[in-house]
Amino acid sequence: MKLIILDRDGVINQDSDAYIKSLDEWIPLPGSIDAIARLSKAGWTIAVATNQSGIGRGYYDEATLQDMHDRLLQLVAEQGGKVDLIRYCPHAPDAGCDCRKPLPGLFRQIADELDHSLDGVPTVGDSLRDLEAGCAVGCTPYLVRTGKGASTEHKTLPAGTRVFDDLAAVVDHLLES
Ligand SMILES: O=P(O)(O)OC[C@@H](O)[C@H]1O[C@@H](OP(=O)(O)O)[C@@H](O)[C@@H](O)[C@@H]1O
Ligand SMILES: [Mg+2]
Ligand SMILES: [Zn+2]
Repeated sequence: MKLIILDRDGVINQDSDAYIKSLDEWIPLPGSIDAIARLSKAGWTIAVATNQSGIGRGYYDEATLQDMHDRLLQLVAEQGGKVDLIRYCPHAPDAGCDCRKPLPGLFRQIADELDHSLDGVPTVGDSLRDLEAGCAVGCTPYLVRTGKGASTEHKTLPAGTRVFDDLAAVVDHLLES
């Protein structure tokens, strides 16, 4: 199984320091839906691992989050692809959970659900914590310059991190190799 684990905000859709609090605020980044569909149609399994502390902070509820994810699934399906699994951390930072990135809990949930090792599985993020979470369980890190990625790029990144302009460029790379 070819598996990829994607961060959501800043990789698939626009991010905001004010959180993505409604379906109207959930706006796909240019080329991201097509990129996911291309990878899916090439036989890849698509998983998403996303922190959604806005729920724990009371900014929006799980039904609203589900509306965003239903929209993501619909848009990818319209391009002939499929998002196979979305796992999110709804907790506020002080909740002490094991699933808020940079902890790898979401990645472990995905590995367990798919019964698949994460060794060398590409993970794509815009924040350092996305990459750290994936690297903690053997993923290969890819940073994109969208969302918070342009500033993340100047931080000390996990060894071996590959940097691309956006998700479409990562997918181009994965499909040509
Ligand atoms: O990038 P992913 O993991 O898909 O989602 C990130 C969001 O949950 C939000 O995460 C928040 O971080 P805190 O949770 O407040 O530390 C902030 O960075 C927001 O700008 C951002 O929209
Ligand atoms: Mg992000
Ligand atoms: Zn959590």
